[in-house]
Amino acid sequence: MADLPPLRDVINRHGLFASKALGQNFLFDEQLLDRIAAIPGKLKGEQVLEVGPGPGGLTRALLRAGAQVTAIEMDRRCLPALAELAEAFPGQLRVIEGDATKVDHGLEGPYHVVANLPYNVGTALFVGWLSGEGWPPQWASLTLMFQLEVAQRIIAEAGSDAYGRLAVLAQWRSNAKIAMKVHRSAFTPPPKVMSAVVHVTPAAMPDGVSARMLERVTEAAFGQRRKMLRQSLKGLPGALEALESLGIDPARRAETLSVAEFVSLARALTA
Ligand SMILES: C[S@@+](CC[C@H](N)C(=O)[O-])C[C@H]1O[C@@H](n2cnc3c(N)ncnc32)[C@H](O)[C@@H]1O
Repeated sequence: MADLPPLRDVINRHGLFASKALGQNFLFDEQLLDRIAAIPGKLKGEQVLEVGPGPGGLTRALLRAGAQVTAIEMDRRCLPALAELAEAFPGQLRVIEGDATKVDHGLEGPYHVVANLPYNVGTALFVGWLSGEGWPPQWASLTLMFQLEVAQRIIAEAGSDAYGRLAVLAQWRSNAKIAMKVHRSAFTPPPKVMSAVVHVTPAAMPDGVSARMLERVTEAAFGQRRKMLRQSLKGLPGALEALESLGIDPARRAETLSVAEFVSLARALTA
């Protein structure tokens, strides 16, 4: 196994002071990084897409686990440090410079996605990975660091304050769980809030439901989450009739509907 310098030395040698604009909070604890890299399961010979490798802490953990890593990083300053890693693990690391929300990684499935990203980029990519009619997806699993509050919204159950569009999106055809909570002090610099790693695997897509229709229903329902469904779904043709035929009380509010009830509603409205 390659003998690597401590991450703090890499940062200092390459002048990688954390940029706030790029949402950089680095992880240096190699044991913690190995634990995160173990969440997707055995990675020996598996393809991994890492988004936002930065100085490469999580990247080296993935490489140690034997993964074939494609890493997308938009901060050019990190590229020399990543090139050193590519040299230390010959043939295992491909680095793409660019914005992960725009760049084409060219991977063909199955691949695992692993990322410790700024909150806004992470959520946008997460929604993209879970959306669309094509299912099962090319990815075999998602292992993503989020603010704890966002992680709780992803795994939330009906009836809780955290329950909303993100929970339905994450749960209607995938299994999502919090794999690990990470204390803010684990990061350099420490962010203001706690974090958690969310692990998602695809599940079977329910029959007869269009993803787009499910999105329209949840958008309308949670767009006015304090209102009764008869009000919030009024603008969706056929929705009130569908509620009645499914025996869902139109006086209920969006946050009380289970994921399965949202799926039934979307199915009834899918032509
Ligand atoms: C929170 S840091 C994590 C760095 C490293 N993975 C770690 O765990 O220490 C986020 C990284 O994502 C990169 N990044 C931010 N936005 C990005 C984007 N749109 N596309 C690719 N990388 C991005 C940042 O430059 C930074 O290196």
